Amino acid sequence: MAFIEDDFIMTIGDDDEVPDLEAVANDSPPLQNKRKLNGKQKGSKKAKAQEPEGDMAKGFLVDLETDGLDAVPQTLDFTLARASLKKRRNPGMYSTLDEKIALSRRAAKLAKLAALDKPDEMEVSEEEKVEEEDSDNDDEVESASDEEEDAEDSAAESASVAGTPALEGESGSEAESDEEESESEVDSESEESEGESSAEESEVDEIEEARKRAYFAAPEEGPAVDMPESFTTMNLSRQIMKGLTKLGFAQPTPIQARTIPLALLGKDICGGAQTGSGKTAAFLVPILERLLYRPKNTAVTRVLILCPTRELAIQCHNVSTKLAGFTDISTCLCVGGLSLKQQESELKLRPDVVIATPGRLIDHLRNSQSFHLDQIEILVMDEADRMLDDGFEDELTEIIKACPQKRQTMLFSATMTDNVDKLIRLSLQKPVRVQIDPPKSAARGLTQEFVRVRTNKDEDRTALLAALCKRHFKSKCIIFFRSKAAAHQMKIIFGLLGMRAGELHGNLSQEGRLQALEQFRDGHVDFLMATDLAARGLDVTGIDTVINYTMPTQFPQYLHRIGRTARAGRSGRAITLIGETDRKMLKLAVKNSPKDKIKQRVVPNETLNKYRSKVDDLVDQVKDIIAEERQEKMLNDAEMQVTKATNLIQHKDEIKNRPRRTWFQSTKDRKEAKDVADRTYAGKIKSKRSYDKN
Ligand SMILES: Nc1ncnc2c1ncn2[C@@H]1O[C@H](COP(=O)(O)OP(=O)(O)OP(=O)(O)O)[C@@H](O)[C@H]1O
Repeated sequence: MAFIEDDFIMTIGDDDEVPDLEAVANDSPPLQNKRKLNGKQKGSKKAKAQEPEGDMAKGFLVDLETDGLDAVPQTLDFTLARASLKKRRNPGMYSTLDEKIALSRRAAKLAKLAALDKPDEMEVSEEEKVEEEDSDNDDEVESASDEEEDAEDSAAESASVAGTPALEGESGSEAESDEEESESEVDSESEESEGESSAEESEVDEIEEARKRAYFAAPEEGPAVDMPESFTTMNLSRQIMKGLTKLGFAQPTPIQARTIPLALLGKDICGGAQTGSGKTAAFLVPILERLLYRPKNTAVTRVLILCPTRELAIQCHNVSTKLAGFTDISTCLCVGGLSLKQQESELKLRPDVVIATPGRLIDHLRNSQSFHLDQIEILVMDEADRMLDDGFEDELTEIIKACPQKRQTMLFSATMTDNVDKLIRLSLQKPVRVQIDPPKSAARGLTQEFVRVRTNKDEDRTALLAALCKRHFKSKCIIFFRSKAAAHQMKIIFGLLGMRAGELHGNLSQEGRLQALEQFRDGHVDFLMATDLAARGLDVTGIDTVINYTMPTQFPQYLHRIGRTARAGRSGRAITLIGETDRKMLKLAVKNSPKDKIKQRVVPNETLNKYRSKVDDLVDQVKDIIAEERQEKMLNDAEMQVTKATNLIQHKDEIKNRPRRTWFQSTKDRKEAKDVADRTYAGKIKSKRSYDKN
């Protein structure tokens, strides 16, 4: 196990079994030898489905020839996770939210017709009424908005800006010029204070830079590895090459080209590259390659991959399973919301790789007999900066304590921190810094638009959002909210407006969360109302638009959210409703993006007024639906208590004899940690924690 010090390490745990690299290379299938598409494949649906959407940037070539293998699979595939979902209680006992919304729409329509005294129309069948209403709505929107749309589009186009978008909306009003004045005031104030402290700051910066130079491997100290242009020159074995082909990866992306050779050498790595640039395979490929040569006489868990959310861990598990599809490497997924028992029995078999969220992993460490991390040789943290946030210190310390000191550690994020104090916690060994794109930059294919919300007009956000989504961004659109309640409420509003929306946040059951993502992925809903639970890492193919209902308070969080579109070299659009208090964030966005990628979008007043009144009309319906849900929840909770009490009585002896599960944090500790995490992640604004404890 002395591989970390060795100069060239292809194996895990057994230096004697280093393969003959040349032989392995020669054994690789001739992937670049592309056959021509035959007539049947040409123009076929399947071949089309494999074509990259939008503009594909260099570094993202998908191999259309899959060498007789299946079509390129979705990375967001929950088939395996679904198999270990916990059983739902009382399924179908109450109406679903969508049913409630449909019922409410129908009742509102009937009430309208009754008020107009049109009894004939009231006899139209239920379905016809809903359809009729939908098409009425569409006509209304389309016909009324043609002119406005033109105006709005040209406003958006003409507003490509060369600095911070002025965000003054329709020009000329008094109010506008007042705001302009206050804007310049804020700027000059901050410049003044910047001037005063700049000398001190540069001193601090220098000290910090010196610490970084001492901590990270200097570029010239790092191993001299070429940046291979293809996977075939990386000396990967045939099985891994087949896995890559199965995923449709023909050429490495820059982060993969830079990282894979370093990781194969056993180096510790801090990797940063823009969202959607292929970081997952950048760590999975070298891990799997090295595991191929592990000693096989005893089963040992050698690799631990930590992800901040359940969905991300499931996604990573999926990619890993597909990449390892032609190997004998076993992987276990350990996340909350899925069956604890199933995970326990899988862990007993000592899978080669464990992919986990920290909370559930600690639960297993404490309570699953014989599970330990004593033989971990590689530790990976995906979205590492998130997991190094202050609030998660205790969890991380517990996990790091359980891993051997001598191991390879790899950290990845689109907003990777180089804060030495944070990294020291992980006891890295002279990590190599791999930063592919300028830090804090958004994906190249992304256009960022900003829509101004006037001072003291926060209530206009819903109308603005509805107008944008009804008229322009009609599908494959993810919308981010600061709270679960806001996301839920907007799902109801969209439903009542006749738009197909799903929701994704921590108030849903795990089944509900997976279902929401699947429905969105498969186009059964056009909009996904999400909290920051979905901000990081999720890879849903073909998201065209990300909308921020409110601007996040931290810039990295903004970058992760908008990074759900324009992935893998494609193009996409992010739209942010921006208020007065968001100016700092707006400036950062402008500063870190090419000028032609920043635009201002103006929603005309007339349109805004129309949607404002539509939304206002829905207030009572929304309230009624939420009240009904609350009532059902109370009934459900009461029933659960009864079942629990009955179980306690019926199975008293068995329950008493079970070993007690232990928790590493008390409820109070958890709450404190959560509060710290909230403050670091969401700035001053109190938001709910998007990180899964389990
Ligand atoms: N070599 C490659 N060739 C073609 N497509 C690739 C390649 N590597 C990754 N991809 C695809 O690019 C997309 C983004 O990859 P991935 O999810 O790993 O990005 P990421 O950098 O981890 O993003 P984030 O920072 O948002 O987590 C995925 O759909 C993946 O299948």
